[in-house]
Amino acid sequence: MRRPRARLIYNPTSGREAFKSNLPSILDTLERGGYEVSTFMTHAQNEATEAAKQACLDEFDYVFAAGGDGTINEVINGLSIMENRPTLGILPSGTTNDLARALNLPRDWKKSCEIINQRNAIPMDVGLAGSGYFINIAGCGRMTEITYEVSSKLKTHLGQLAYYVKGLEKLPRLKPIHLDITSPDFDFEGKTMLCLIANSNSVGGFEKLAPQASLNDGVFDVILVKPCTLPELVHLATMAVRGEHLQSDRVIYFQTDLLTVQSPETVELNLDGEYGGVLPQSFRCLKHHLNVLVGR
Ligand SMILES: Nc1ncnc2c1ncn2[C@@H]1O[C@H](COP(=O)(O)OP(=O)(O)OP(=O)(O)O)[C@@H](O)[C@H]1O
Repeated sequence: MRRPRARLIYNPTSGREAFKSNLPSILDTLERGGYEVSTFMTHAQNEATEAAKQACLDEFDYVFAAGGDGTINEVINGLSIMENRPTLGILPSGTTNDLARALNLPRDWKKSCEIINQRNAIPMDVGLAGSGYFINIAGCGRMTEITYEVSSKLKTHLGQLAYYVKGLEKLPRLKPIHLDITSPDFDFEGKTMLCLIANSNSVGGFEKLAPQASLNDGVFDVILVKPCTLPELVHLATMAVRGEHLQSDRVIYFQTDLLTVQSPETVELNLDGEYGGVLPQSFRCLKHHLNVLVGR
């Protein structure tokens, strides 16, 4: 029987640990798991997207993405745009690893390889914002700008803490923005501190930010935070840690598979932690668009 062909796309600069030093052992483990594996090392931004597209054209059965959220998002973008999509396996080696957290994937490479070797794939929803794909979350509002303002250097040194440091620094300067949101299920017009369009429940280190979100239910969980004072915002953040923030009168929550978000202001978008253009933008949830290997 033919062994499944897998393309491992990895970012050698992701995260704190040098992924490269474990590469021979990773390849050996995956080969022992029955895969025929070849590798592609990224040298710059967007190379992982192109490598994933090429893997689709080359009819690989699997693509394994090794890196942080940025690299994994690039691979998802490369796969999602293609007709023939290999199954995705993930080897998290970044700093925040929101997606890995949302999928309950371990950071340890041996455990990640074990999951990949089990070959347990589930169909997952993928969000489409204009021409950009995301699997975890899309966000806009001044608060989301924090994620891409955190420099790689700061992340390497402080890890998860880097986001909180940056968040605290920015908090006093946060201003609400005017948003106009239309969807078949709910419309909204008004000022918001934050707009999150979530596919998973784990975002920016908050593991229960969208407590009801599921990666394969075919809908987004939309969370809007109404204008609030700094103490109210801090209180909301502590509620969010416990997954209780949806009960707050400062929060609007609804589910939909389609929405358009506009603003009279210049508002930047964030897709899976990366810069994703500016508003206006339409968002569509593509149900079961990508098969992803997860633990049993
Ligand atoms: N060889 C390379 N040198 C420098 N940057 C690279 C290289 N290959 C890819 N990149 C870019 O590095 C960026 C960050 O990578 P990635 O997100 O994987 O790691 P991270 O920032 O450590 O983790 P996380 O996003 O989970 O915090 C990505 O945008 C990617 O395009």
